[in-house]
Amino acid sequence: MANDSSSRERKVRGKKIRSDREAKERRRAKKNLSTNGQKRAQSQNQRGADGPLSDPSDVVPEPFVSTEQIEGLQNRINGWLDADQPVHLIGPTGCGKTALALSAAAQRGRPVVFINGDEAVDTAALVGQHAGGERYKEDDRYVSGVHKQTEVVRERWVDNPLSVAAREGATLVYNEFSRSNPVAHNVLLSVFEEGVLERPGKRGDDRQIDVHPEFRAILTSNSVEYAGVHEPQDALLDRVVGVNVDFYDEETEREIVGAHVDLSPDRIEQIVAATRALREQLDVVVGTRAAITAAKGIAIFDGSDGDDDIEADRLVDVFTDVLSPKVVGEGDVKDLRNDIESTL
Ligand SMILES: Nc1ncnc2c1ncn2[C@@H]1O[C@H](COP(=O)(O)OP(=O)(O)OP(=O)(O)O)[C@@H](O)[C@H]1O
Repeated sequence: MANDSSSRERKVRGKKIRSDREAKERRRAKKNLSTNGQKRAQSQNQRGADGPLSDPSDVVPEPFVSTEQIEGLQNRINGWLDADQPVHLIGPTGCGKTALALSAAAQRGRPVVFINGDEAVDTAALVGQHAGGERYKEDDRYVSGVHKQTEVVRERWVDNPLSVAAREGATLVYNEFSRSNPVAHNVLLSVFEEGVLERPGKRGDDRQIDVHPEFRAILTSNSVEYAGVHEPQDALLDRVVGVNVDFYDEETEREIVGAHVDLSPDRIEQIVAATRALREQLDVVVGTRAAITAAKGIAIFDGSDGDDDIEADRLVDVFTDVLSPKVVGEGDVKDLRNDIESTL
């Protein structure tokens, strides 16, 4: 298929972001050592110094491909963040929102806090809560012969990711935020508008946190409504700007698949072409993730060193397995397979 593959060497660009794998491993090993130290501290009921904060250089997904199209999106995101506007990345499943959000957050160079949206995420999970009390006894022997002992219980407050991000001026990446119950997001309204974070449940004069001037937020959500997703409240959507992320262009998808799976450029091209054809034809969403998974399957079932065309039957088998979890019953899988066969 297509041009001479030997002349085209595969490149994973993004030198601005991609850091040397060994250096990253060394840094990660060092961080793990310190994180393990923090874990030990946390297990002794002390908070580690940086808790949910990540070093920006550690959050970029590995591998990360950066093409002109991706850089354009990163510039848009960081432009709005520089304008002190929270950004909402909206796009179909598996199109690359999370990777893009993390790479943009890393470019800012500020610590990063990552949260996954979930039905169980409530205000306390975002902001913090009292984590039990610390009991200690006070001895009082001021009067000779009289020994008075008082037991004191001091409530211990633990800040959760949003409070840590607001206080430390981190870039918050809140992935699939619409999976959380919208009520939990009421605290975001004053964070985005007045620059103040209320910590409901926290007593005392430090109930409110003044949000650090470098705090920023990137929210991501899927454009396709499906079970387990809440309609975000308009008041929140009114405080963010939307950057719509659709599937990348063909060249970018090829580079992304090639960065994840060791296959000949011709086979990558064939798999990406098949993915994009199925995306046009099928009712289910066929994302970049599906193309990567299919390529991983081909590398196993067909071996990764051949560069002859992949047999059509093989493509049908692999894409049927990759996409069948998105359809419900046995009969649907047969229909799916027929649709894939007629498309490829
Ligand atoms: N620029 C990139 N470089 C390398 N891999 C990428 C890039 N963008 C996306 N990917 C890969 O594509 C797949 C889908 O990306 P990602 O998880 O970011 O999509 P998503 O839109 O957030 O998906 P979901 O809607 O399921 O959350 C992942 O395997 C990811 O590693």
